[in-house]
Amino acid sequence: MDAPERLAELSHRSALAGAAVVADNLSIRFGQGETATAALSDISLTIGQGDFVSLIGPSGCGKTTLLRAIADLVQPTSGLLRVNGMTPEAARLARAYGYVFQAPALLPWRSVARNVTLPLEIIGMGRAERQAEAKRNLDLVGLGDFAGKFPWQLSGGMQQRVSIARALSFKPSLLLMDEPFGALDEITRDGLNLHLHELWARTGLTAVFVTHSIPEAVFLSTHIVVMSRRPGRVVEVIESTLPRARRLEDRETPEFLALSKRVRTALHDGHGHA
Ligand SMILES: Nc1ncnc2c1ncn2[C@@H]1O[C@H](COP(=O)(O)OP(=O)(O)OP(=O)(O)O)[C@@H](O)[C@H]1O
Repeated sequence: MDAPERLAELSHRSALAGAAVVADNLSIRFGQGETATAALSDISLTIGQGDFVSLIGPSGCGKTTLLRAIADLVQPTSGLLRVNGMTPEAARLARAYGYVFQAPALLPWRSVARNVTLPLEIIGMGRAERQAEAKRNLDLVGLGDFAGKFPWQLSGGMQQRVSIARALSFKPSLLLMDEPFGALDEITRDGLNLHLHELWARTGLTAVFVTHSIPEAVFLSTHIVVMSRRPGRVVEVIESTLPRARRLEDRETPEFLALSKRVRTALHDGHGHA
């Protein structure tokens, strides 16, 4: 089967399966010749609509690269990638996803509400409509009362919630998050994990979440994708056995600990991978 036929088949298959993301033998290499860096190697992965998928693996294994490829910010070197049955470029143009970066990247001179409305302002949406959108999204992240504050008046965790509200601007079906809580203390992170999980459960969004933390991945996810060291491969996709509704106390249960152990073992297996 040649490439266009393969692409057509894959689009058809992902649309039929209702998949949010399908990667098929996806490889990404940066640079050329002897100095080239192979970031991802032969990634095949299906992310279903409504799944919460965490990508976990050693530093430099290509987690961010995979997220950026889904967002059409990095181009595959070989293999295929579909987002909601479309090319990543078409999905980007259709505003199918929202992207949350490691740092909140808010503009300090704009209020919280005006940071959230910025993407809508850029596309020329009317003032009343974008204010209503911002209110809806700030309510969703539990910051409805902070619309008039400035970013510097909020804690780091609240700032990251604002950046999640901003990522929801175009009502995306897919939320891509690159270690959004990595810089925060553990208690704050616990609260945000709980909040994010509730948001996901309430909205039916598909989430792809990069993390280094095993408990965070296990707490949040329906599926945990464990990657090997660079060039990143998928070592194992672990499907969660936890109930959909989650409480922080669940982290002490034997089931949670057993899942954490499975992730840890897969990470160790992946470390031996070349
Ligand atoms: N634009 C680029 N040009 C060249 N090399 C790159 C580029 N982006 C990423 N890389 C390299 O690709 C590899 C994977 O990087 P990536 O940031 O995706 O890993 P990661 O798993 O997200 O790492 P971390 O957990 O440390 O954030 C690294 O070796 C990195 O240096």
